[in-house]
Amino acid sequence: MEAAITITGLTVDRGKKEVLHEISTEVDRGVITGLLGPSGSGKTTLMRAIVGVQLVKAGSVTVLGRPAGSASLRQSVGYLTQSPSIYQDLTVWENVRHFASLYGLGDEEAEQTISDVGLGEQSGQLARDLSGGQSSRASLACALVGRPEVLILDEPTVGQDPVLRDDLWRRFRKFADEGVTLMVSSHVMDEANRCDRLLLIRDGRIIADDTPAAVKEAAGTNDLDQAFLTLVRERDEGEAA
Ligand SMILES: Nc1ncnc2c1ncn2[C@@H]1O[C@H](COP(=O)(O)OP(=O)(O)OP(=O)(O)O)[C@@H](O)[C@H]1O
Repeated sequence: MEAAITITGLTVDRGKKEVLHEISTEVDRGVITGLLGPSGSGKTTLMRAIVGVQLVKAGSVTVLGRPAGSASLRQSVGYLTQSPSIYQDLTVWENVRHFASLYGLGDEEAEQTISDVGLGEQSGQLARDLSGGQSSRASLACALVGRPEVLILDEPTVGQDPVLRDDLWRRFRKFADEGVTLMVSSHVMDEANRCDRLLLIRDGRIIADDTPAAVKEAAGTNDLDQAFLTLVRERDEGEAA
């Protein structure tokens, strides 16, 4: 089957600096890929390129067989950014209902999605009165409500308590089981262990692209945090030599 996302030689400048250097990878459908890497390594930039909102210097990104950012992909790709992207003067319900209507969906889907992200009780609350974690979940509901085939989620569980995080990850797995392709950035290694595959990025380059088990094996440890540190150090030593 054709890959959900194909990235070839992707090079991106931000400001005057090259921040992604000839990245190439392929993501299969129905897979949860964890995007990990230090702050500033290029995770958000890579996600922006997949969604098609990032100016690209060289290379190509194809999503569901079409160039990233194509108008025809608008309904097929959901994107959660790190900063809440909801209307502050609307309630949770009004926000999610608005996004549902863009996809030709009705009240039922909006209500279900609000409940899926655990915001049932805050449905009538203005977005500006939500806590940080609630606000982030409201944005997530807006990204999910259209049931996109590809979900690009930039740190979707930041600020959530462990029970909610677990709940959200169960939902992500359910989506994947239904054939949705998810790319999820995270700094939390126990979340990385829940992915089918990991892309480790460092200084705009992929330093590992494998299952969590294989990444741990390659680094000779059972601990993903430790594996990541080992891979980073090996890389640094390789560059210094
Ligand atoms: N608008 C911008 N102008 C100039 N440089 C930028 C801009 N946005 C990001 N950068 C730089 O691009 C690089 C990659 O940033 P990016 O946001 O992709 O990293 P990240 O891995 O998502 O980081 P974090 O984990 O902190 O969110 C960083 O060096 C950052 O400083």
